[in-house]
Amino acid sequence: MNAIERLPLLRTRSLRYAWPRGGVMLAVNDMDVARGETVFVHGPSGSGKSTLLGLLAGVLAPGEGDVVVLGTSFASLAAAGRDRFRADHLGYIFQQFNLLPFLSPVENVMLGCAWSTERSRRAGGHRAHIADEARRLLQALGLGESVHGRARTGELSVGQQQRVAAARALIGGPSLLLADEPTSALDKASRDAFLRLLLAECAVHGTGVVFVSHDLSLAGHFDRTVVLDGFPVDTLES
Ligand SMILES: Nc1ncnc2c1ncn2[C@@H]1O[C@H](COP(=O)(O)OP(=O)(O)OP(=O)(O)O)[C@@H](O)[C@H]1O
Repeated sequence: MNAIERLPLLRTRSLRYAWPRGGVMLAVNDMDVARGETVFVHGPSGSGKSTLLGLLAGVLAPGEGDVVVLGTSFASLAAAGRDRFRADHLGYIFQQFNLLPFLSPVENVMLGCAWSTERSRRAGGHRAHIADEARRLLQALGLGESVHGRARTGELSVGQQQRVAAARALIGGPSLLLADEPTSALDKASRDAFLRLLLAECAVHGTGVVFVSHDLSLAGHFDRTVVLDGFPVDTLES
């Protein structure tokens, strides 16, 4: 085991965040996630789940506290360093997927390693090998071969696009996957089936997961549940 493999995956300490003009402040309890651990974060709509993921990804900078991923403190990095670190080590599934609708599913998945040579190397190095890995991931996540090269991802169903978004987040084996309610548009049976495939793929690479959702019925799929209670905390009323 090398030095980076021994480090805890994620640590947060005393996180506080206030949206400009928002009038609310997020106060997040200290949170540790071990390598390969899968954590379900539950909270109602508006409780700050997406905001928390933005902080964990280093996209939002906390007003107080810090996020440390694999021993690297986001506060210690300049913006360009945070971008590079995120590209190398984090996968993110957005609530609305954020796919490029005019590209094929395989091309969308390959974009997951476009900004990281380390990620590209782990996905196979050469473009043809990365495309093979993109197809393997799509298949593993339940998207049939017949649509892999289909010209426009925008023509796929919501459930199919969700699989493309998950494959894009997982290509190149990131250490940490952050997922923002990617299953909210699906019926329960499809949701459970998709989660089983997603978590099985994460287990293959030892990818740790923080998955946020308002749907508590998903909690059983994960190692542990964290409840976002007690925030947002109103700060404007004094
Ligand atoms: N860009 C923004 N500017 C100002 N306030 C924001 C912004 N984004 C979110 N907020 C506020 O932060 C709070 C938490 O929002 P957030 O989207 O993190 O919640 P959520 O739990 O992910 O909600 P949902 O389940 O509906 O997606 C809300 O009060 C929201 O209005």
